[in-house]
Amino acid sequence: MVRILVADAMSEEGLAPLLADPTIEVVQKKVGDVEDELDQFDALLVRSATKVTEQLLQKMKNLKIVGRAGVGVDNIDVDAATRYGVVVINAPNGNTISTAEHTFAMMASLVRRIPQAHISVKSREWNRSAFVGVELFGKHLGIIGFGRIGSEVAKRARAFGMHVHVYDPFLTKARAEKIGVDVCTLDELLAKADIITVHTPLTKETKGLLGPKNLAKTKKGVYLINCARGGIIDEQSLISFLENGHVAGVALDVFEQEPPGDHPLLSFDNVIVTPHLGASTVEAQVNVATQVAQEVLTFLQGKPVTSSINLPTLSKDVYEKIQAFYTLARKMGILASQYMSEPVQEIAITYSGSVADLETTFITRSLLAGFLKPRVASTVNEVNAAMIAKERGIAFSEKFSANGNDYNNSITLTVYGENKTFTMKGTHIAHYGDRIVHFNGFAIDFAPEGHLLYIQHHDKPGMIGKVGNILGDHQVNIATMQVGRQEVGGKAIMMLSLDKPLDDTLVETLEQISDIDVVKKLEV
Ligand SMILES: NC(=O)C1=CN([C@@H]2O[C@H](COP(=O)(O)OP(=O)(O)OC[C@H]3O[C@@H](n4cnc5c(N)ncnc54)[C@H](O)[C@@H]3O)[C@@H](O)[C@H]2O)C=CC1
Ligand SMILES: O=C(O)CCC(=O)C(=O)O
Repeated sequence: MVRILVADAMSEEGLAPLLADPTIEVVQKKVGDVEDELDQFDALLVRSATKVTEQLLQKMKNLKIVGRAGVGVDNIDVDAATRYGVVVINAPNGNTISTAEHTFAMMASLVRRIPQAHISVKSREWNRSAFVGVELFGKHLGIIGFGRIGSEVAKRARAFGMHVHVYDPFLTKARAEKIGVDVCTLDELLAKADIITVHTPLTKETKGLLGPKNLAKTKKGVYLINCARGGIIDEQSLISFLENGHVAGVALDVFEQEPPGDHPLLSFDNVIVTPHLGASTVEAQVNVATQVAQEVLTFLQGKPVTSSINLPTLSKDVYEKIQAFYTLARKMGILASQYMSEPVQEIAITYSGSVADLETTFITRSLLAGFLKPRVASTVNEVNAAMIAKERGIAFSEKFSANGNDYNNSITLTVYGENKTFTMKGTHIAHYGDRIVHFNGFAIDFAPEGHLLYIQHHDKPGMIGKVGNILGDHQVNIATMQVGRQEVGGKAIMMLSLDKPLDDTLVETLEQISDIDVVKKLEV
């Protein structure tokens, strides 16, 4: 008998296929109530309340799959699950509409002060003049993050007669045009919007995205909404901008710490809040429970799942053969994604020499996963990378060549953006490591590791010295430096490996040097 623990409240209708299966026992209890039996469950289904920590995974010795009825997997230690060989799946689109509608409900409530008016009338007051709002019609809505939820919010905003401006560095023009929105830079959005709503994942790049610097660029009287993840709008900065009257009102469904406890933001009359209710509708809960229940059933029947967000077990044999290229490809994907920080349409990969004879599917997926990681909300890995690339309109192809072109093996990557193309070639040298031997049209030779700094400049005497002096003056130690040029006196590049990450201000300083065209921080 297969045993499934459903640890958080989940729709019975969604769970029906599992409940109806006579070979499955479904136990609907909290983890704390089945401590003695934890090692007897094959599957664990959760929403966001249960924290699937490494300790819990250690106790659930028989566990094979964790199903998250929702999008974000912040409550699951996916790395630990992968290490323990536990497949993690989620339900990426079952709650999209609910969250978009909740965002809209928050927007309307915010500008019409409905929660405040509701409390006032319930307190037996009748103070109509205290609750004069503003219309949504004709207002400029800024949407940061234009994925599943962001695009549904846009459709609703247009129906309300709003002007919609979108910032998403990974959005292709074709997709934006299909929905009919104004695609702009973050600065343009901040300057134009009367109301800003965020719909990105919480990542290194989006944490504090609306912090002191960017909030200062918004219109005085702006309204802000966060129904994505706490921390995308920095809570401390929000307090300052509410106190000085710059921000007219805020709607929050999510917090940096949940529950937020006695948070100072809760004392502002113009801050309205809900307890992470974006996905809390009957329909969304049926959708997400149905999706994970079906997937768990498929998995338990030994068939491949489609919404897995961590690694399947590779056979040891195949893994040993591809491991080195799998790591090189991941690093190349990460580098290319950072270099091409713009929408891309196609990724072409050519395997040459000995690597061309291997099982390259996983190598390609590893490269795609590295490329997509900074761009998507849910965890992306070899299992779901191809599906996500397709979903985002990024085509990818593989070519093979027996000739290694001066190398025993090489992987050549070409990324096609809307306005530019980027190429890179990497090789793995046994007992030596990974090397990038071609970067953006320049022959070069560097290890794709650590804190890298790419500088494209004119080949003139003194350039290396100028860069070295600035870094030295700021106590940034250069570990290695590789240079390359197309012709004497022509375009040239430096790739520096630094002992610590570079501040953005230093990047700006380097950009000011005459004869330097491009400065990019790259982190692997
Ligand atoms: N409040 C709630 O109950 C719920 C919250 N969520 C949260 O909503 C968020 C969005 O979810 P989905 O739309 O399903 O995800 P998605 O992956 O479809 O969309 C995220 C979008 O953000 C964009 N993005 C990534 N980094 C960015 C950056 N630095 N700047 C601007 N855009 C960036 C991506 O290109 C992508 O288009 C997630 O954080 C998710 O966890 C999702 C469901 C329910
Ligand atoms: O399960 C829930 O209610 C939270 C949903 C959510 O935040 C998500 O799906 O990312």
